Amino acid sequence: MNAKVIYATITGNNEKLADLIIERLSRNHIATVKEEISLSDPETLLNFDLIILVPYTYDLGALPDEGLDFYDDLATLDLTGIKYAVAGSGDDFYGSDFCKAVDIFDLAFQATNATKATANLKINLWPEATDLPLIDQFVADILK
Ligand SMILES: Cc1cc2nc3c(=O)[nH]c(=O)nc-3n(C[C@H](O)[C@H](O)[C@H](O)COP(=O)(O)O)c2cc1C
Repeated sequence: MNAKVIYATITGNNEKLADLIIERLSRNHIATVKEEISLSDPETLLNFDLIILVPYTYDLGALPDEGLDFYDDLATLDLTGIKYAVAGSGDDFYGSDFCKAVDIFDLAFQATNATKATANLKINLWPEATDLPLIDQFVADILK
């Protein structure tokens, strides 16, 4: 199995979350490519068995600006047979908009016919030690 982990970050929280996920994939001997979203060509997703997206949320539930092209291109793809999962760090101060980009990307992947590997994971701000069991579980569920 090979995997691609795509992240969007401004202040580093989502890149840290992506790194923690990649660390756990590596422990399970999954060869993983890490890519920043604005540098990621969705066409290349077809070469992977598993895609994990890790976006931040901005401006009351908005997608990262630098991820808008990726989001639009996703709508043109058929990812049948490919597994995906979405995780993200947001700020729970934003209430119902907490990590909204995670849910929006989840719906975009569902529309590609990719297979959802596990429930969306939402982390508040910097991933703390108390978040690690959730991240462990997220990756374990994906690899089941
Ligand atoms: C102007 C602004 C708007 C934000 N809007 C949201 C939001 O709607 N929902 C949310 O969950 N977090 C929101 N956040 C918080 C960021 O998503 C959060 O700090 C996140 O951890 C940043 O990730 P990063 O360090 O990878 O850039 C906002 C932050 C700023 C500065």
